[in-house]
Amino acid sequence: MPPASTAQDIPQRNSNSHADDLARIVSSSFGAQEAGTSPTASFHSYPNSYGAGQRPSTKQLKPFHTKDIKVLLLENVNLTGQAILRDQGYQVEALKTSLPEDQLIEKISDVHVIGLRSKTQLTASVLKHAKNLIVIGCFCIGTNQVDLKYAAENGICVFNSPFSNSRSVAELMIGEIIALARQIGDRNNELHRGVWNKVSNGCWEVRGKTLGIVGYGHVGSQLSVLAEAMGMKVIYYDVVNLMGLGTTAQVQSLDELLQQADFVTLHVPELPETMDMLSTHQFAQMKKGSYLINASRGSVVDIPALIKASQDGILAGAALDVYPNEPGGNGEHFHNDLNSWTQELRDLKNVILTPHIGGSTEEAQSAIGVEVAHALVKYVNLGTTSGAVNMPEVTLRSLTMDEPNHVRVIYIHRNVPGVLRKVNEILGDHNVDKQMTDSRGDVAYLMADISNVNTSEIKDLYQSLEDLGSRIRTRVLY
Ligand SMILES: NC(=O)C1=CN([C@@H]2O[C@H](COP(=O)(O)OP(=O)(O)OC[C@H]3O[C@@H](n4cnc5c(N)ncnc54)[C@H](O)[C@@H]3O)[C@@H](O)[C@H]2O)C=CC1
Ligand SMILES: O=C(O)CCC(=O)C(=O)O
Repeated sequence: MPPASTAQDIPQRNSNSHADDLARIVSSSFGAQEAGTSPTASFHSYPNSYGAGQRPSTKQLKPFHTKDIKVLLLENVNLTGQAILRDQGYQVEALKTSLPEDQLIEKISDVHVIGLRSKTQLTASVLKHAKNLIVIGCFCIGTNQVDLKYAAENGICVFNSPFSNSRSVAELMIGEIIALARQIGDRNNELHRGVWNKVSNGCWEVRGKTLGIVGYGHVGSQLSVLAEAMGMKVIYYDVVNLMGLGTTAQVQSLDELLQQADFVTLHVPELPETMDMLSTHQFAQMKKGSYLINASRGSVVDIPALIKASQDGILAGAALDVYPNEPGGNGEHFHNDLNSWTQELRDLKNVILTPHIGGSTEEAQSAIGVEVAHALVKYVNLGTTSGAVNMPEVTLRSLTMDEPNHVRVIYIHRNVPGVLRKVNEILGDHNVDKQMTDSRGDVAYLMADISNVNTSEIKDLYQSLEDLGSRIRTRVLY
């Protein structure tokens, strides 16, 4: 069911408002910074074709009073992102941890925007309580924690940061490859306990060893460049045929990779196909004395099978950054209540356990904060979906102050025949200056800038679109 329309969807201004009411009094001129269609484009580039010195100032579109927009940020979203949202005048509540489901449901019920990282689970049963929610920002790469389909079908757009932390993950992998090869974790723990244990047995250089990368995307390909620079031979396995960087080579199957690699690293998304991708059969394919690193998602490795492979000497070491169940925040314990095998894992030799810190660097978090917050502001203020992970990508050139009686109509609808005709019958009473529509699966997104609209007509326009059977969500920005 689409969410019921909310007061916030409807223009809040009195239909008899004076022209003054249309003045764009917002706390910062985000509209003037609107970028082009690329999610990575600079926000300082000017999007239209006017020459320097001839630019009419960009019109600041508003869905309603910006200060009414409520934003909930969870999991310690970086201050860079918080500042961008606060500068818009939005009401921002930022928490350091994720929330248990009951508290999340309570909090999410009245917010328009939610920001989270990898921990918070936005399932359909949580999202159905989010009556005002228009957009979700994942301040990370992974989006498996959000029910993307449910969100799209209910008019909630989802953004992430597709590569701002890739380098940080790749660098951690390099550190872990060397740390495992030299048993640094165990030596460090021993000396912290006062035990001097100088050994070379089972310790290796990485030069000349084979690294097998599973998932050759942003992280995997960055890692391959760094690993080759250390003299490693790099092979990779991916479901897509990809050109390898440097002298890396793609292999045709996971088994082939496992049989050749001294070090195996996993960089695939969480998908039904990647669930327990490394289990008993796969560990049996690995070279005796090889190493496994998982910084993708906890569901990708069958941990009891890993424990067995380690106890049987197949694995000489492992490094894990992600787990099927992770604590909700710092200071919480990592023990058997979370995952029944936790103690056995903690007892293994040469196993490095880190608390999901692959992307946790100052550089990555600050870049992610900026990127995702900008995407959220552009969506809230302008309706732009460039970079969205669950909606078609739609954008239009900014309106300018030379176009005072324009409104921007956004109509998210079910992708069924005949909708455009009905929408254009409604918009046709005005002059449709520009329009773009695109679909992704069952959901379509239409954006149109129409002129000669009196303020008093906005509510009727909104209501006519809302009354169409195909409607998922209507927004009118003016
Ligand atoms: N530990 C951490 O803090 C972090 C973890 N991650 C995790 O790492 C994952 C990978 O990140 P990126 O490299 O940025 O993603 P990406 O989307 O750029 O690359 C993933 C690659 O995996 C491949 N792939 C998908 N299914 C596969 C399968 N069944 N077998 C083999 N290859 C398959 C894809 O074709 C793609 O090339 C993310 O989805 C996220 O879950 C990402 C960043 C930080
Ligand atoms: O830093 C985080 O909280 C999550 C990192 C991660 O796993 C991702 O970006 O997908």
